[in-house]
Amino acid sequence: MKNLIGDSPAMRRLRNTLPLVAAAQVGVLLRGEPGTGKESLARAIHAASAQRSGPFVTFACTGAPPEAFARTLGQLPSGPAVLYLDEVGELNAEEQARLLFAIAGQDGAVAPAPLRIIAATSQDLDGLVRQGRFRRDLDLRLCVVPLEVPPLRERLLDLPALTAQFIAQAAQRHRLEPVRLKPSAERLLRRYLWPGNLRELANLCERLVILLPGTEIGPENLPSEILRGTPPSEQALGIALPPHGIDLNDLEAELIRQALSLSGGNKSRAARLLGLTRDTLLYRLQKHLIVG
Ligand SMILES: Nc1ncnc2c1ncn2[C@@H]1O[C@H](COP(=O)(O)OP(=O)(O)OP(=O)(O)O)[C@@H](O)[C@H]1O
Repeated sequence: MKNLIGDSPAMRRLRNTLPLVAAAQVGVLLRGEPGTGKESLARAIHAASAQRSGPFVTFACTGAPPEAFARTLGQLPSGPAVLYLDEVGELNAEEQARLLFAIAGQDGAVAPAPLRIIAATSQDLDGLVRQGRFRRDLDLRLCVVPLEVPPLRERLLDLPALTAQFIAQAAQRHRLEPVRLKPSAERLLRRYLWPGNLRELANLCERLVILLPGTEIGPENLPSEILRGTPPSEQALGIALPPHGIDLNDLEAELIRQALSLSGGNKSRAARLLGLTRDTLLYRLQKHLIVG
């Protein structure tokens, strides 16, 4: 698990759990927002599992063309392999039936079974089961061990190490001088909520290395959304509308994200912070496609 950076309590917990999960021949469901590192964790589980001598096959369930899933299942080797299903909640009824059949086909297999399935979702799979959009029997098979992959805003302790790694990787990949961050820039990165999680941070680091190699990065070099991302405690209550106006919809989504962050993801508490009922908050989370 050496490439899973992070010393935050959440990451330490995950790192401790991974070897146990990798050793057990059970379905693992990785739950977390997009870009939080679910696929990287799945690869780490593969590397420590009985299937490590076989391939790690990925399938993106979102918007896959018809028959693509059946083809992927049909092309899996008969020997050990891990099949990583990204956004598993997007599989349609036929694909779900095929997957269940593939899993059930292994039931009599000698341990360890050759095929291991690691599924990932940013959706509430239980909710999809309740709505009848995802089969309960499949959910039970996939999700013997659920692992929560925290959003970056809940593991800001890992930000310096992750930033250093992404800068070094980008510098090496593009054969350019790495950038350095001024403390004032580091402070802004810590105050930002990172809706795109690790992927957004990796992209920013790569962009800075490409555009400003060898430079000391200050606030003036950071994108406007990071400059704007001031913490709630520093926002005046009587905000004056700026002359160029605002996007009320974006502002609402932003405040909801901040309330969720402040409440550690607890929706009832987040609703109270916003003066809303929990139901109204749930409705607005859906409206803004926020995964709370
Ligand atoms: N613990 C980690 N340490 C360092 N880099 C990481 C770590 N986890 C993920 N990354 C990097 O962060 C980026 C996003 O990770 P990944 O693709 O695994 O996220 P994801 O949750 O699977 O995203 P999505 O759901 O959008 O597919 C990648 O560039 C990956 O290399």
